[in-house]
Amino acid sequence: MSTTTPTDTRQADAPIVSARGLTKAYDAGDHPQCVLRGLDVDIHRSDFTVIMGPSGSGKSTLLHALAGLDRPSGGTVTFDGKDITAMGDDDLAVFRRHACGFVFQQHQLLDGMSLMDNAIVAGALTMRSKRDIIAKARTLFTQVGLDERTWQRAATQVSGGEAQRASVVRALVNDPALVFADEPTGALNSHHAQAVLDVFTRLHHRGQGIVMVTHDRHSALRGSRILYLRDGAIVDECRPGTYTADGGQGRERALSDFLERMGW
Ligand SMILES: Nc1ncnc2c1ncn2[C@@H]1O[C@H](COP(=O)(O)OP(=O)(O)OP(=O)(O)O)[C@@H](O)[C@H]1O
Repeated sequence: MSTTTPTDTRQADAPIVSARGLTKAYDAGDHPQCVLRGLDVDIHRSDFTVIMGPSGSGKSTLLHALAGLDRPSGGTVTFDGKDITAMGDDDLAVFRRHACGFVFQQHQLLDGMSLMDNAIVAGALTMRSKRDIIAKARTLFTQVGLDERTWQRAATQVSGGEAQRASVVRALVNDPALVFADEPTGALNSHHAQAVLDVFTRLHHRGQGIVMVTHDRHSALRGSRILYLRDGAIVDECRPGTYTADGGQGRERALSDFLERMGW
């Protein structure tokens, strides 16, 4: 049984996202606060990329820039061959709907609607037929372990873990190239966090590209590539190999050694 085989996917596929010379400065009174400092990074669809680093190091800012949720102050982000930093707001919004799925710390489902209707609303943004969206959503709900009785309930009538799994369905309903997740288990107890992480692992094993920001090393352990950010720059990375549920002590050691080196 191999649990530690390093799976180096760097050459296996062209990057889906490339950022070059990325800078972000926020206005902070007299002098701007520089949060990203000329950062370069390539993201591959075959990876479950994890972004770690101290609080305030710029993880969410980087995630938002890569996904076109926020505009950098300088540099470029090329996503699927398109320079999204040069797009106007309307084009960028349309591009994002098709290319990106989002999972945030809070599920951000519309409370008054059923979980299924939340998925339908997201699917409708890309102008697909309602029939196709429902068929796709039913498959996804089943894949994340939610049955029909649950997906007919409102977000206020399900557990935090069920709501977060529904938000993963919403993120996936338009077949995005990448799912971006910002602390997706941050608001969950450990049991529900585990269920959501298992969904991410299964998605990655099926070929879904994922980029996730986390503070939590158990969550980070699911990644195939861990980037470490400090003061707005990627200072190093670690490739512990593909996650397997049956052990993985070698991966844990690789991640621990890496984080220790980073001073975590
Ligand atoms: N909209 C904003 N306006 C001004 N400053 C901001 C804004 N968003 C983030 N910042 C600042 O930029 C820095 C980086 O923020 P960011 O949220 O990217 O860090 P992070 O590494 O994700 O932090 P955490 O782990 O605490 O969530 C922080 O100092 C933060 O206060």
